Amino acid sequence: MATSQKSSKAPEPRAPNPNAPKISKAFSAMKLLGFSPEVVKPVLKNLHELYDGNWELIEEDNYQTLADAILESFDDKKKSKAVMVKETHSLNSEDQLSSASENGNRNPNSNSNRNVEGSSGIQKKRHQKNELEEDKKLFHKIKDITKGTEKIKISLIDEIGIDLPKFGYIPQNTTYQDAYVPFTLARIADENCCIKCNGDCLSSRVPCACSRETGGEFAYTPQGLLKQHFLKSCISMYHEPQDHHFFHCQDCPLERVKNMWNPEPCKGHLVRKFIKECWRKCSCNIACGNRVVQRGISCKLQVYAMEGKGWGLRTLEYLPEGSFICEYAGEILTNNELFERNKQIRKNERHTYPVLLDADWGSEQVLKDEEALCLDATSFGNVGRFINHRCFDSNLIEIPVEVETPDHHYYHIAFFTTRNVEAYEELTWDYKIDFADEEHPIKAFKCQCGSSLCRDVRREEIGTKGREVGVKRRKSGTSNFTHRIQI
Ligand SMILES: C[S@@+](CC[C@H](N)C(=O)[O-])C[C@H]1O[C@@H](n2cnc3c(N)ncnc32)[C@H](O)[C@@H]1O
Repeated sequence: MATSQKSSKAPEPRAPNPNAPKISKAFSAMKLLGFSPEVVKPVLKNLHELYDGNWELIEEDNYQTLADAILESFDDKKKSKAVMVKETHSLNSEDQLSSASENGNRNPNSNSNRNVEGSSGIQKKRHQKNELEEDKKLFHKIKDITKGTEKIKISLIDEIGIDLPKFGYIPQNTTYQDAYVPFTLARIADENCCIKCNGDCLSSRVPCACSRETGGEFAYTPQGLLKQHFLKSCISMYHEPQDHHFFHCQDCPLERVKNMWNPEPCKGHLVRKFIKECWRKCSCNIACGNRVVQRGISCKLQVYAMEGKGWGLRTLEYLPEGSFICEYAGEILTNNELFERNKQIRKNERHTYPVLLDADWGSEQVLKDEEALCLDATSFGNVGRFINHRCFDSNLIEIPVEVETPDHHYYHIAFFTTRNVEAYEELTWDYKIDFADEEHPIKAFKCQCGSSLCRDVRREEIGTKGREVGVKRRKSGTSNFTHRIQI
């Protein structure tokens, strides 16, 4: 009776499996490799679960992951069989293993090939699995914050749970509106570039005109690092600014912005050492050793969430002293545009990103507004916007670099390592903040750089050494970041 009741009931119609086309495609791809659907099915099911239904990972590299997982399942079978063989002390284990692999229903033609590919594939698969498990511990992970705009990918990871940065990634500086940044070849005089060079300027017997800015000697080594003596002299300029020169503008754009009707005298702008790179009017090639910054980022970097400092930047590889890291890229603004922007900034805004391009401000009697420029990476910027501040002993230094324009109203800000840096070290830069400037309308952040030479003497807990150095802070000149500008 029960049987007849059961058979009379019409079976419930099954909802179509939305993954059916994907499953069928995976089966077809595996069939070509000689794997039967019976072998593929359990492995595919496992992978689907492991990857939380992410088909992209399964389909990646023309189903390489799936093929590797199938091979791995044979491997597991082999192992368990080998254990059995060992336990029963029977047969030669080699024979037993080869017969176990045959149970895999594999195409004999593809056998040897797949075995060779399989072991590296299995490792890749294991690595992917480990990565996936690691990823589950993260709050955020972005594979490439540059969205493919840089030569290499730059990942972002968050192990502590903070808000993701909101900005548009731009690999190069971009004019916002009024800034006058003419990239015209006509402005580059023939004698200021190398129209007769060929190949790599660094290998020519007599350094070409492009080395004039750095005293007739190129700033870079053939390995693409900054020469030690050039680097040391740049570091010394920042460490002992009182021993170096300051430009004092007659009509300081900064003071003008602070008080248009009654500007105060210029506080001074440090005279900086420039690097001049070969550019388009030069006849050397793009691989020329005097074209480091313009070739872009080449080291492995990662943005990561940090306690107390928001996001930070670290290197994933060892970097020798004098390595180029990245530029500080952002929107090119005039001083007035920056002033207008700053008026909009909410009082509790935590991170500010404008940097003055003031290296040339004292060289002319009156700099027009459209020539007094800064870079703002708040809304649009590159990875440089994530570099945190460290007082005095930071492992990066910013150096002005002339590429497209001979005048120094506009230039690039490039970061280089001040010493050898180990993999996974945070990359830091000294913003030259005067933490004691109580009158400043925008309060400086509470410095958490951790340096024994920290200048932020306002902190409650501070070592004696920090205090001693704190009093040595710079009295004149402007800092890198404009949140130290009184506006
Ligand atoms: C150029 S951004 C650096 C990236 C920033 N941490 C982020 O999350 O986007 C500068 C801001 O980072 C924070 N910061 C940088 N260095 C710091 C430090 N040593 N201590 C505390 N906060 C720091 C401050 O809020 C500062 O305004």
